[in-house]
Amino acid sequence: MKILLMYFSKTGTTKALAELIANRLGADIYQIQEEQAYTAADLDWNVPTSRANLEQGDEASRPAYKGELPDVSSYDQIIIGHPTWWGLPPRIIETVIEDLDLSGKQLASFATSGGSSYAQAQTLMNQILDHPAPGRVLSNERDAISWLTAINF
Ligand SMILES: Cc1cc2nc3c(=O)[nH]c(=O)nc-3n(C[C@H](O)[C@H](O)[C@H](O)COP(=O)(O)O)c2cc1C
Repeated sequence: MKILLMYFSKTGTTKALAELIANRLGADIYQIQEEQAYTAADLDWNVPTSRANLEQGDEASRPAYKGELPDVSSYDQIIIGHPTWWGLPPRIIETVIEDLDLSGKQLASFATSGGSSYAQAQTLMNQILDHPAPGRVLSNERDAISWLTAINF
């Protein structure tokens, strides 16, 4: 099975976990990056009009990614990792998913968070993925690997 782990991370937490998971599973790894870099002010959730807050509040928001997405055609399994922003994946995850052909792939998603569960993110992922994929908030490598193994990754 060939696995691709794609992730988005702004303060390094998701990135660190993604690297541990990819290393353990022997997965290829790809970092999604935004075309227009987020500043610290853009990410300030205390400011109602910060860029991240406006994007998360707008379900039509689709921030552009930088560069080319990987060719997913040769992968059997794809894992998507992201932070939790207002309970949801950052909107750029929706941009990316809409631009990929994930049909026929076994999918899973995970988030890091400051305490929120995956419930709200799961509802959104169920809407935007063309077939169901389990998701979970993960906080360490051990939990990550035991969950991914249990769901056949
Ligand atoms: C704009 C913004 C909104 C956030 N909203 C939530 C939230 O709703 N629930 C939560 O538990 N954490 C929230 N967080 C915290 C992040 O999910 C958490 O710090 C995450 O691990 C960051 O991942 P990263 O370092 O890979 O970017 C938010 C962070 C930002 C920047």
